[in-house]
Amino acid sequence: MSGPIVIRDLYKKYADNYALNGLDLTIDTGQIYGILGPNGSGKTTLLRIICSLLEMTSGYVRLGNLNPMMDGEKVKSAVGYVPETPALYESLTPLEYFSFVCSVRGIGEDVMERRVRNLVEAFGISDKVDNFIGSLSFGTKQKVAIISAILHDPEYLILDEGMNGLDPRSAKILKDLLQDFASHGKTVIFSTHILEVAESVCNRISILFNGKIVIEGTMEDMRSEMGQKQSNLEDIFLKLTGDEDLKPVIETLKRTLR
Ligand SMILES: Nc1ncnc2c1ncn2[C@@H]1O[C@H](COP(=O)(O)OP(=O)(O)OP(=O)(O)O)[C@@H](O)[C@H]1O
Repeated sequence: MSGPIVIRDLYKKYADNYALNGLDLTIDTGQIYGILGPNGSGKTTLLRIICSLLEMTSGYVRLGNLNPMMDGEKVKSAVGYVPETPALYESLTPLEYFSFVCSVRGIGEDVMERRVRNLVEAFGISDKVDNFIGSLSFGTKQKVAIISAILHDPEYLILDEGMNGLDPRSAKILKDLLQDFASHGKTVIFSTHILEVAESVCNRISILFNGKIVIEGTMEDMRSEMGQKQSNLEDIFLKLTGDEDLKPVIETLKRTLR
């Protein structure tokens, strides 16, 4: 049912500004794929186009045989999306919100109860499910957003900065969940600024810069392409996104603050 995500020559223009500039990308099923890039490099724009939440200016995008421009409803059923800033109903409780999501998704009561129970226990929020969402901490709201994105058991899970606000235990649960998800032939894409997370969780990584991919592959591919056997993702990121000059500044700051 699912299939690879194939993107060719993708452009997105906002007013006079190209946020995506002829982007090519293939993400095979069963991958945990990391999208990295500095602020404003086009990560959210790319993810929203894949999810059929934003129209492209030109190009080719497919999720299996689904075209986000033509098959919006099917794409939305196949995808679970956690936006960078989830918009939740603050005056509902998480349980009421999960029930609302399940009714929109056509998920029956019994399946909903089982999935909700398992997920709230896994994320450690069983004691919060009857509180108003508006009263929850940032990290707990993030957990509610993640649970509501996976309740319908999507083929593709797309998280824009999905690790934001999660404590180490919840981040570990999410990493395990992503690995389990991918091991069942589903596909995970997530953008992050936390390079260690990308390095430890993702099978493959793309680094975006000015709306284009500047490097793509496994960590090993990237090291050999950069000709730097020992380098970590931070070194590669800084070199390719023009921020290498920051390194001496950071070192000076560290010495000053010591
Ligand atoms: N609705 C919009 N209208 C106009 N310009 C936009 C809009 N959304 C994004 N942009 C611009 O498109 C470019 C890419 O933005 P985008 O949010 O995709 O980047 P990003 O890599 O997700 O950034 P960040 O890491 O800060 O979240 C930026 O120059 C941004 O200002």
